[in-house]
Amino acid sequence: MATQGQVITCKAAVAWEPKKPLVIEDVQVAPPQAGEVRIKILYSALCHTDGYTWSGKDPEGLFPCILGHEAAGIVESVGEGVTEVQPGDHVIPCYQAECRECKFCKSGKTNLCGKVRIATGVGVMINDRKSRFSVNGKPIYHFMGTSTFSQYTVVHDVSVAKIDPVAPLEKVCLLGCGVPTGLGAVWNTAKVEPGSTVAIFGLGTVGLAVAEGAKTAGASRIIGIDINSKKYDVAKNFGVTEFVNPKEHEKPIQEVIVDLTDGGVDYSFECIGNVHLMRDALECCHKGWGTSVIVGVAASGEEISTRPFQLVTGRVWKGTAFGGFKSRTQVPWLVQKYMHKEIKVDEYITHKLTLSEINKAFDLMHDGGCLRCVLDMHK
Ligand SMILES: NC(=O)c1ccc[n+]([C@@H]2O[C@H](COP(=O)([O-])OP(=O)(O)OC[C@H]3O[C@@H](n4cnc5c(N)ncnc54)[C@H](O)[C@@H]3O)[C@@H](O)[C@H]2O)c1
Ligand SMILES: N[C@@H](CCC(=O)N[C@@H](CSCO)C(=O)NCC(=O)O)C(=O)O
Ligand SMILES: [Zn+2]
Ligand SMILES: [Zn+2]
Repeated sequence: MATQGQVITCKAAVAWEPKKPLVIEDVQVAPPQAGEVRIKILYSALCHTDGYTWSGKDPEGLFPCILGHEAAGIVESVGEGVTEVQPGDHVIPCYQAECRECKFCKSGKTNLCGKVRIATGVGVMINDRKSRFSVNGKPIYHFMGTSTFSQYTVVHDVSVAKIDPVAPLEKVCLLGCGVPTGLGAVWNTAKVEPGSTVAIFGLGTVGLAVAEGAKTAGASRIIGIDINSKKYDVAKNFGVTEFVNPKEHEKPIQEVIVDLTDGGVDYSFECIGNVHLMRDALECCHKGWGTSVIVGVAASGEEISTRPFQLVTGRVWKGTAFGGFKSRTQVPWLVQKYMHKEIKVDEYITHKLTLSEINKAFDLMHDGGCLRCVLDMHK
């Protein structure tokens, strides 16, 4: 039956309140308006950021909402004026939009885009500032402009990357967030050079992708730091050459790293979201040139601090969103790199569940053995 122009009723996981188990509801998904795309989501993975917003610690977290931002699917229909994708196209929704027209996009200095951010930050679509989701007439907020824990979602056309139809969607869904973020933090934000020393705080998917990026960039030493010592075995496969568990040291972790590396590393990456570790990551960098990149997302109200002397003496503090990748342009390129076996993706998938098992998937996030859990959205 043709669904174009019709409201679609489908299953979605609704977060009615922070920390309360998600509920699989029959959700009404309105047709896409001008400049919008409705996507049948086939696979969606969980990222730590979904758990962060669900916890209630995200200042932009609005409830009830449909979370999810690491996914892949097929375009079901498009609204007026949409030219770059059409029904049947295989796509990855992109929480970081790319309009190619705004001052951010044109600056050549950032991957951030200003076209729809004002709407995606408050859970609505830019056209009419309303949601396309409802349950029995009650509006449900969008999340990050993607809301992929729904069998169908509506996104802005500037937030859709069209990909090779041959790519396996159950795998490349990961290229919607965590893996590109880690790779790009190294390649685009830090621009790690061959021979560099690197420290990575947190060896989840993002930290391991940083390791993979650092290895391909030719780093000579890649030091992984995690409070879970079991992470080392896995991390070696992604390029980590040394492992430090802060719990096994009396000294502050930054001193341990400085001692190990003759004065500090060239680059460090915080991939946890802990403001104290962000400071440690900066302070374990080498005087004069060490650069630290903040990747982890910290809770509402949290602030970073250090002695300004750390910066006066040449250390550089940076941050990255989606690894600095221009989403619509570079996600298809990342898919090709995966297809040519130039980057890992399969190796980050440790669990596969169905949409109805989503609460189990959120529980798994706190299990040290879980990297990414991919949900089959239609099983
Ligand atoms: N900037 C971005 O664009 C972006 C994109 C994706 C994810 N993120 C953020 O990156 C962070 C990591 O995401 P993830 O999915 O890899 O998370 P994850 O939970 O899988 O990984 C975190 C790792 O940190 C370790 N850890 C926790 N506390 C620690 C401590 N005190 N000391 C050392 N290690 C510790 C854990 O054992 C785990 O291995 C999250 O904050 C997420 O929100 C940011
Ligand atoms: N609403 C959050 C913002 C969290 C945040 O920084 N998000 C990252 C992506 S995390 C993906 O897993 C990001 O891209 N930020 C840039 C942006 O949101 O435009 C908060 O306010 O803490
Ligand atoms: Zn994410
Ligand atoms: Zn833009």
